[in-house]
Amino acid sequence: MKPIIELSKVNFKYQEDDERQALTDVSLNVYEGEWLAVIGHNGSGKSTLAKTINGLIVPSSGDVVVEGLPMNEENVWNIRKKIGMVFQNPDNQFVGSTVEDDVAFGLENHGIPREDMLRIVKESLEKVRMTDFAKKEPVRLSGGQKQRVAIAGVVALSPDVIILDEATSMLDPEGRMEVIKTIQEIRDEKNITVISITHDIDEAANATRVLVMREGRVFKDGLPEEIFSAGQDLIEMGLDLPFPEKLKMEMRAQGMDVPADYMSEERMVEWLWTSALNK
Ligand SMILES: Nc1ncnc2c1ncn2[C@@H]1O[C@H](COP(=O)(O)OP(=O)(O)OP(=O)(O)O)[C@@H](O)[C@H]1O
Repeated sequence: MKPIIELSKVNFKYQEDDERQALTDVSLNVYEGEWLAVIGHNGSGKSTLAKTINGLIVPSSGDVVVEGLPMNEENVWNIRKKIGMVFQNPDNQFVGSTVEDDVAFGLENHGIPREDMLRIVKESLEKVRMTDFAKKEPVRLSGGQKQRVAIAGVVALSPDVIILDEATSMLDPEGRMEVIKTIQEIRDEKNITVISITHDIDEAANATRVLVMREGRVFKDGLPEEIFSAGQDLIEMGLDLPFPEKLKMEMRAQGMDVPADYMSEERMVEWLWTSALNK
């Protein structure tokens, strides 16, 4: 399979005299349709990685290739059209006075004819289930609804990759669920590649692949079950574990016999249920 994003030996420093590089020797291939969760401490380089992928920063050395296009001055605008970004603060992302104006904004900038624009806005709002809010002012929405509108604005431009830069971190659990479900549905329907920078470990546990960054380097890269079953490593790094793994540790500490292998929430429920029935 051909990667959609290829980073090889990327190095980056914000300022020449910075003691430490923000990224050191980062090599990474991201494949079409993947949901890559990027986790790691504050300052570990997650956002810098995202900015490298969409050409907002230029590495001091190393190569970035997106859909076969080397990142350079000539290709950067074409590459940005393929990548949609959703940021942390929902309130900083609105430009329109109504939800539909807001979703239309990017399309207007791309010079899309009005008739097509109206159709695309309608379809995009349907995808994030915000059709009923089309005429509302964005300020009147909940955090989760605002992020869904931001996602509609991105989806309207038909990106191949969506990068969520801590897009759920300012939301309550309900808003977080709404946004994750919306992204999941869009990814299933359109096979969009998702890169999600997150501090929410339970969200990362639902990804297809997890990248752990540490001090600007890729510290671990693997399936959620591989990353989180090495729980002690992450705890020593000061990172959290997904809820089922935390529960297992607690049960083990109380002397209970629990399976060693990684459990998703569904598997944990199934296991608890069958254990209870067998008592
Ligand atoms: N605009 C900037 N100017 C100078 N240094 C920066 C800038 N942005 C980030 N850095 C530094 O680069 C390093 C990586 O930061 P980055 O924001 O990529 O980390 P992060 O993992 O996304 O952190 P967080 O979880 O806090 O968002 C840190 O040492 C940070 O202090």
